Amino acid sequence: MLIVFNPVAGSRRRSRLLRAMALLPAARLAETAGPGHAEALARAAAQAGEDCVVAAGGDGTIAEVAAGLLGHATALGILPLGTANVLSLELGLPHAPEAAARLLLAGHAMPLWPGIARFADGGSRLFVQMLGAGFDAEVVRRLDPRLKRATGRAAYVWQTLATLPRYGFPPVTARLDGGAPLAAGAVVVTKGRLYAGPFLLAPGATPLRPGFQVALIRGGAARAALAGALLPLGLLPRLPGLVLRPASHVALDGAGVPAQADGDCCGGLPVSIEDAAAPLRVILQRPGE
Ligand SMILES: Nc1ncnc2c1ncn2[C@@H]1O[C@H](COP(=O)(O)OP(=O)(O)OP(=O)(O)O)[C@@H](O)[C@H]1O
Repeated sequence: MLIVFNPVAGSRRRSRLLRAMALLPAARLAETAGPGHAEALARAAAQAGEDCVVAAGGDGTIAEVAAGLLGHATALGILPLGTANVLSLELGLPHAPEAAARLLLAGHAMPLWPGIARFADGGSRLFVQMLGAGFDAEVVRRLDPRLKRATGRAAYVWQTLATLPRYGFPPVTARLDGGAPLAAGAVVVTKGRLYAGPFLLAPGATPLRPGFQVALIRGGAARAALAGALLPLGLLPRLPGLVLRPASHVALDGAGVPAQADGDCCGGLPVSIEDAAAPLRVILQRPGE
């Protein structure tokens, strides 16, 4: 077992890492030195035949490790040490480091279907939970990482309020499975039910099956502000102007519209999104536990 630890994820959670590692004496530790390093570490471990690579960080670290494991039999383990930890909440993984470590030893591997986003410059990006285009990506783009580390999720609230009057809400066009273009002010393509933490967005979605739920959100700043108010109440699916549609392939276009994947900036539109060719194996609780 290799643990890939992102030392800048969350609020620098080294003490939580050490609590987990105390129960994993056979595990090796590698620290990331910068963006993209987790993917390289995971790929090298998979090519060397490692049975499990544990992403110790947040959703961005998990996505990088998952990208490195794609096409290999090596299982993905998760030690949630990030800020939002949306995928671990989605999968019902324990938050306490000791419980997470016990799960890594005793859990079982299930298929996890990540999404792949392909951009116009030829680049691609794997995501495990969601890709957002529009306002939420602008919030992520403007977010000061030091503020995020210091205040956690509160930084997103502050940055959302600061971005609302400044973002022009350029239109986004979405084509789902080659259908007619649908217009929106913002779009979230999600693998899972949850968004921005433990908050409901797309009931019925699951990253354990192929396909996406696509949230098309009409309107501008007033609608985005209302979305922000409904989010912590778990009422986002009832936002007026929000439509949820299932899709296997999503094409998004829009001049000057930024995109974010799993909470990290990933360029801008146009982008084409589909499932990875094959699932990963992610370690989960055994049913009934
Ligand atoms: N040593 C490093 N220095 C700076 N950035 C790093 C380093 N190692 C990894 N990163 C980057 O840090 C980014 C943020 O990590 P991650 O998403 O895991 O934490 P988080 O943002 O706190 O958690 P969450 O996404 O759950 O809110 C990753 O996208 C990764 O590319």
